Amino acid sequence: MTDKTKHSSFSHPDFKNEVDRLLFTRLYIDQALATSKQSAGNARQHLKEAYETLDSLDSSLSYMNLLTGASLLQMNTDQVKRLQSVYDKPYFARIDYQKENEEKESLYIGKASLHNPENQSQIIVDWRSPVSNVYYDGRLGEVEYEVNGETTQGYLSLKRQYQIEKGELLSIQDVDLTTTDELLQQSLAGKADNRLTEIVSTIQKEQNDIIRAPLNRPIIVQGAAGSGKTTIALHRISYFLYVNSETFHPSDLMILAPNQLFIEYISEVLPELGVDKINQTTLIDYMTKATGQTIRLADPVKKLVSLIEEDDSSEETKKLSEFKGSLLFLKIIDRYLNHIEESLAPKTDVMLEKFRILRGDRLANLFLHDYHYLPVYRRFDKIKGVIQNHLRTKKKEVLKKIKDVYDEALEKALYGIRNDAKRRKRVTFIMDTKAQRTDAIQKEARSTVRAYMKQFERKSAVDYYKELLTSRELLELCAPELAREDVDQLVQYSQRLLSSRMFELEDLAPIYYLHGRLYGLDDESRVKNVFIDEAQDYSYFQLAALRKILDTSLFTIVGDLAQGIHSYRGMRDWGVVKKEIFGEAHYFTLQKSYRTTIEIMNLANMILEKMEESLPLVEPVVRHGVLPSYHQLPAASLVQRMEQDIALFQQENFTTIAIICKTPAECKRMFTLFAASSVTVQLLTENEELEKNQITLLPAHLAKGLEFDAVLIPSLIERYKGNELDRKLLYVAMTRAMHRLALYSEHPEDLLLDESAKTKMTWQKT
Ligand SMILES: Nc1ncnc2c1ncn2[C@@H]1O[C@H](COP(=O)(O)OP(=O)(O)OP(=O)(O)O)[C@@H](O)[C@H]1O
Repeated sequence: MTDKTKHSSFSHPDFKNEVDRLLFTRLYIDQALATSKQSAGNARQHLKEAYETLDSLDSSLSYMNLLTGASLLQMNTDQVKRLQSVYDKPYFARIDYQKENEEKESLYIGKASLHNPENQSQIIVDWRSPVSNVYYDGRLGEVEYEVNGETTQGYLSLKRQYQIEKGELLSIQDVDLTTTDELLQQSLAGKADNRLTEIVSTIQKEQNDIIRAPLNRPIIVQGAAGSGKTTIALHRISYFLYVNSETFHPSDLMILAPNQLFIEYISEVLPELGVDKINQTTLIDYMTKATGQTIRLADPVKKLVSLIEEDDSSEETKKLSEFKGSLLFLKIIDRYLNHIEESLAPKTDVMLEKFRILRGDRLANLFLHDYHYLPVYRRFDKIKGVIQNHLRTKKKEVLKKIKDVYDEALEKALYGIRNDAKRRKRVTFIMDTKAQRTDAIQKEARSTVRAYMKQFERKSAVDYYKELLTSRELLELCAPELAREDVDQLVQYSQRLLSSRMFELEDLAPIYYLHGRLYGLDDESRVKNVFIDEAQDYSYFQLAALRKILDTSLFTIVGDLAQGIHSYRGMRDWGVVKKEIFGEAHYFTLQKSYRTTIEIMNLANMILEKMEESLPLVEPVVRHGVLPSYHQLPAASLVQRMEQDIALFQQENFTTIAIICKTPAECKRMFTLFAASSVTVQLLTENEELEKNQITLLPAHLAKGLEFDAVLIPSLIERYKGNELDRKLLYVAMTRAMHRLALYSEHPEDLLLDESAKTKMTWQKT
């Protein structure tokens, strides 16, 4: 906030009233909290004293009434926790809103709601409540919002923002059509912490539309770097749980993030928004756990690096990764599942001695049709139950039949054989045989079901999958689309891979899918609502597998194709995702970047323009900074120059600074060089946390999703070539910077800088 605005806030005609209101609100919270801790009598006394010390209130009587209400407010522990957390900043905005045919109300919007139980009046309105939509969505004048599908109309006469710190009102800003969003500017100009934060007070209209988009349908968001995708996805979670608090528990929700580092990076936002206990994991961890098996995966980073370095195997790797990520492969796996089903379907009759208890074709019919809705192996539990039931009744019938046959024979022998000795012999024989058969049947019946069920082989999804990938015969059967050479190539590739007892990341989703269809998921893995960040790095197969196995349409998918450094897995078009996987999805785009300054974005846009996706240029929100810098200098002097720049950035009080290299190997080289310098850097790997006040050194693929005050991009040995992958890596690296960006190399083309870049940067040749 500029001094000028601050001054104008103090002279704002409502400043004193607003100070009083804040004081009152905090007192109310105090009292409400005290009531929860003390007996009602004590609380009343407390209230009285509190009121006596509060002499600056105008409408004392109504405030007194409200404070009395506070004593009635009994809260549960969660509410207490929430109110304690907003005590220092109970609200951030106010709207004056008049519903049609009702009186005008002043509503104070904050992160938790609070109302007076005596008259139900709202003291603080939750930012997720329906009426708060007016603040985010509406301009002054006629506005409307929806509650439970019904539209409410009204008139918005005031939209006011507050800057409150530690319970003190620092400034007021009335927002109208002409003012820029002062709070937003202020929050963007602030320095980056090394964690993401909540943005409830400055959510923009296009972001609000996404947060509140219909919750019962999937949404797909293509958003520019820094447009707030991650942040919005997290706010949507908070909104979802607020709206569906009765029907959903946080443990029903899952966030899929790219790596552990990223999970750490976003870890504080949800608690800030009052949400705990959400499963935050990576696709690898989730799918491995869901299949319940130990699956060793070859390091996916190595594959990426081999693609970056364009080694000999990269064409084959690309081709097979794309195939394993395709919807064609899903179709093939579906055919394979049909084949497994057919071959597992019961064929033989269930027999008890020589009696047929159940026909095999009847069981097959149940297995293939009636129980088709169940995972394959779960159908066997049903089949077993059916056989057990039949056996119970059929056994009685069989025993009765045996009894009848022998009783009749006995009668014949008793009355038909005259010779005593012969008759005795015959009777004894019949009775012995009857007893033996009855015993044998009883005994056999005890193991009939077990013996019958034993024929159905139980194989894990992993074993089934291996069998498919290494069998020409099965592939020819299930994948008629593949040419013979493709089948051969796949089999040879798989044999090579599997001989090292490893799978690759692209195999995980097919194994998960097979497991889900064969065995089903356990309760813990069966989440109901999924939030996927950096979704451009997913394959179509992975998305479809999640959708089909989880059997839910509650998906929030956010990503940026311009940052799709794993597009070799096949994902290049949200249209396919929408058309083939999430047919009913709402599709949104976000073009504005809230992260970077105009100057940095201008440079990054230059790289974006060169991409094949022909994505629209990113519009930075109006925030100027200094031009990015380029230092052309010999490799030997590079680190020294970077050290000087780091010192300058630190003098400017930038606390989060990153050096982003093209690959992990280049990072290591850089780390060795910095080891000999006075600057301490933290070399980051996937499973580490960002340390505060350290210069972070990390490869571009790992920097995805993160942001820093200042970013330095060197090209020491590894050049960014003009191919698709390198452009994306460089784009990711550039768009991590909030305030400062500096590039270093021996030749400008190593960083894809051409003549036109000279107008967008300060350019220094040493
Ligand atoms: N409405 C807003 N008010 C204040 N800050 C915002 C707003 N929207 C986004 N930001 C800030 O912009 C930055 C970028 O947000 P976020 O990381 O969510 O973007 P993203 O689209 O996920 O970026 P990327 O694609 O690069 O990972 C964050 O610092 C975030 O706090």
